[in-house]
Amino acid sequence: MAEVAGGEERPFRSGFVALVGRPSVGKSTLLNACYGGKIAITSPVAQTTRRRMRAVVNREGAQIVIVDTPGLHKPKDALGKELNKVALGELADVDVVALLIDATKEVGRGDEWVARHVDASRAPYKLLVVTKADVADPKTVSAQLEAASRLARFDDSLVVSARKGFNVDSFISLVSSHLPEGPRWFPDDMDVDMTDEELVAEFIREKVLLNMRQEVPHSVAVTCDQIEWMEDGHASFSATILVEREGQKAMVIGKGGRMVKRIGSEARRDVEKLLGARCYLDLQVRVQPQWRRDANEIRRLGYEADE
Ligand SMILES: Nc1nc2c(ncn2[C@@H]2O[C@H](COP(=O)(O)OP(=O)(O)OP(=O)(O)O)[C@@H](O)[C@H]2O)c(=O)[nH]1
Repeated sequence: MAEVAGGEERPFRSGFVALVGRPSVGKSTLLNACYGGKIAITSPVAQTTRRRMRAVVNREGAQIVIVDTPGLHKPKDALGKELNKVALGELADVDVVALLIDATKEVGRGDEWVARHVDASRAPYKLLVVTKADVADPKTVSAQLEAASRLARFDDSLVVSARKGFNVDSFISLVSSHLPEGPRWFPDDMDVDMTDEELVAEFIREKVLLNMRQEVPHSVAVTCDQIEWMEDGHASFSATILVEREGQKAMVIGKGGRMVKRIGSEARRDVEKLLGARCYLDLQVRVQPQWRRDANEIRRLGYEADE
């Protein structure tokens, strides 16, 4: 497999790169920065990512499939256990594992635990990535780099700021140069392995996370039941926000329906950008007690690991 680049024949490289780390270290933000647009949802709430997402980044001479995973953490319920399973499952079969460590948080037991899994992975190339360099002073960043590099046997390390775009291209070049020679696994027009319905549901959940406080974010799940394309080019979709208690339902709806309206209009703006069309959004809020403890419900919502 070869492509001619700059008059020189070079092997085409392709493969899978898993982003792993504790919750909130910036995995989804780095995925979006590599992808060059918003595809994965991000928020300061731990465990924002609940599904594995693969995004395809095409570069001259390489196709890099970047895999975003849920943050690895000490699980408190069936959902937490399943999220860890999703993330750890990705370590088994990728070409590159990138362990992300937050520059602003001291390296701790949680990072050590994640690093042990990275060390045990058979991935041929392991990269340490210290994130959020824009909000840590250089001294802290280098201390962090030193502390984190002792956690596992890494082949390389890199400091990035996905928010500022610092070293994002270097990240892409570094990982693509360590991918095996191989074909394009995905057609050029495929950029993400989620359906529009799944992406819409995630965008709505992001707005709930960004607008709600206290215990609500962890209790929220969103399903997008269908997207209907109208003759005038509008997309019309209906979605359900699930919560675990009546009190949470009241908070999500808000006084006079103001909160759910805000969530809907913020989500609609992102969805319109994603689909490139104007949208109608019908949002319902429903109570499903203790869904996070119910394996069947977790499966129905699509948050389970592949068997
Ligand atoms: N200042 C700064 N903030 C960042 C950067 N990268 C991520 N963040 C912020 O950190 C928070 C967590 O980012 P995410 O990308 O959602 O983190 P994650 O690792 O995917 O989190 P989980 O889905 O919970 O595992 C968000 O508020 C981001 O805006 C960065 O480079 N600089």
